[in-house]
Amino acid sequence: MGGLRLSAWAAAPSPCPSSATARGFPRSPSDWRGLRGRRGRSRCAPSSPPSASPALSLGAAGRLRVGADREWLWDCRGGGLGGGGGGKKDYAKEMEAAVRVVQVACTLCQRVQDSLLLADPGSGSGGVHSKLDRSPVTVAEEDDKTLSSSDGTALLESVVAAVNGCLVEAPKYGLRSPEKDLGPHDVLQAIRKCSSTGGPKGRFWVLDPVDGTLGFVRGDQYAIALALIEDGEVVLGVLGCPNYPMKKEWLNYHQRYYRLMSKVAPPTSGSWNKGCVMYAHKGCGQAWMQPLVHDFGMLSWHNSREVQVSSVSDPVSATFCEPVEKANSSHSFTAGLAHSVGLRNQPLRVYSMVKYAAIARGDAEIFMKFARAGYKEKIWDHAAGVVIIQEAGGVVTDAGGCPLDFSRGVYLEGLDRGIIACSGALLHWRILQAVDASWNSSTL
Ligand SMILES: Nc1ncnc2c1ncn2[C@@H]1O[C@H](COP(=O)(O)O)[C@@H](OP(=O)(O)O)[C@H]1O
Ligand SMILES: [Mg+2]
Repeated sequence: MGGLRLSAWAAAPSPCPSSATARGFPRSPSDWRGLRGRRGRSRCAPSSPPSASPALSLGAAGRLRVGADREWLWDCRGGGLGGGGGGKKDYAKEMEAAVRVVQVACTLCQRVQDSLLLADPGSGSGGVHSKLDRSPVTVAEEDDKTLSSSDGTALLESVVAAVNGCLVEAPKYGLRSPEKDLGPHDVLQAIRKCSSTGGPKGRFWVLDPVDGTLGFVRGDQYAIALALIEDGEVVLGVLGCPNYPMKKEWLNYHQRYYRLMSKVAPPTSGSWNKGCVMYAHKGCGQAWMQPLVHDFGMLSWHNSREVQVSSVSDPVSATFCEPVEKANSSHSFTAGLAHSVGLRNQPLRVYSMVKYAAIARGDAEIFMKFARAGYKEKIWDHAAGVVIIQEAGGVVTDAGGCPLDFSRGVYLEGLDRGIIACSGALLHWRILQAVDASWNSSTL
């Protein structure tokens, strides 16, 4: 589930070349047009394979900058949207705020998830409701219509209590707590401000408060995804992944431990390092990750470390991720693609945009999503993940090789068949070729 938040001020012109350009990818969708694909589609991908080296490293490398009086995220000098020289905007302030609020949101969601897991799953209690499309929606992502209805009073109370419970701890995230608790009216007002419908002009935040709602209610992976869009371009993205540990090796251990412990004792949110927050801004050529702030901790930028995509370009050693739910992406089509490209590893099926996080930090090499015909992908399900993968050195396009278009409202309009994210250009090219070769005989 997602939403849009329109910020208060108008757009500044986007000054920098896209990170894709800097890595030898097309400057804009129009640079690639003219190449015709099968079935008369406009194709963006080149017809010959790119070199085997992964699409890593920009000249515009940022670096961590930590001041004595105040900690900063980084300084993206020397290129891109660059701060420092040229009087260009560097988005450090926006990024700092975005990471802090995503950290708060992660804490809130962890608490709600813990309470869901404690509730009897068969009883329908614990705050799980049903969206019209029959997917679950939880107290962590209620909309204002539901909350302001007469039936929604109890729900609103629990939302307000959850929000205040987190805001009181705002200082540990480097934020100010409100002087007094928010009331139901304040919370509804805040939710109602999320009314943007996106588009090609202006500046707005895109938020998916709980991406992968099914994973969330099942005690599995989910993400909190926040991105800033300016004049149709994603300029920064933050992905909170409360159940995705800093190290891949901790993942299985964590899941087993968590499931076991939640049966015998109430879970203690954040009592150990089980999640991470990733962030990047366009043109910086770097993406970062920091651990979730746990119960007795404080947010510190010293805990951030840079992440990069995998350098694996041989399909034999590569792993692809896809949605857990067959209804969201055709597993049989991706299995066919995997076979024809020579991928041998089992797919990594993960809920939510955690898949983007996995690619960005090198835990897997490929993400593919092929939704059923007629399904329209929403910008909040991809914006944050796309910029993070790109800045970590990867490539994200539709199945025709064109960049995803965030400028046309709440949907990724014009998307060609599916979404392909890869750690490097060669794997990406191979997948695109395989899609072309098998699309006409597929049932999609
Ligand atoms: N029929 C469908 N086909 C493709 N995607 C769908 C879908 N129904 C829902 N989704 C999207 O897939 C997201 C979950 O991704 P994944 O399947 O990778 O876990 C959902 O996000 P929400 O859970 O935020 O609603 C929703 O936006
Ligand atoms: Mg979503």
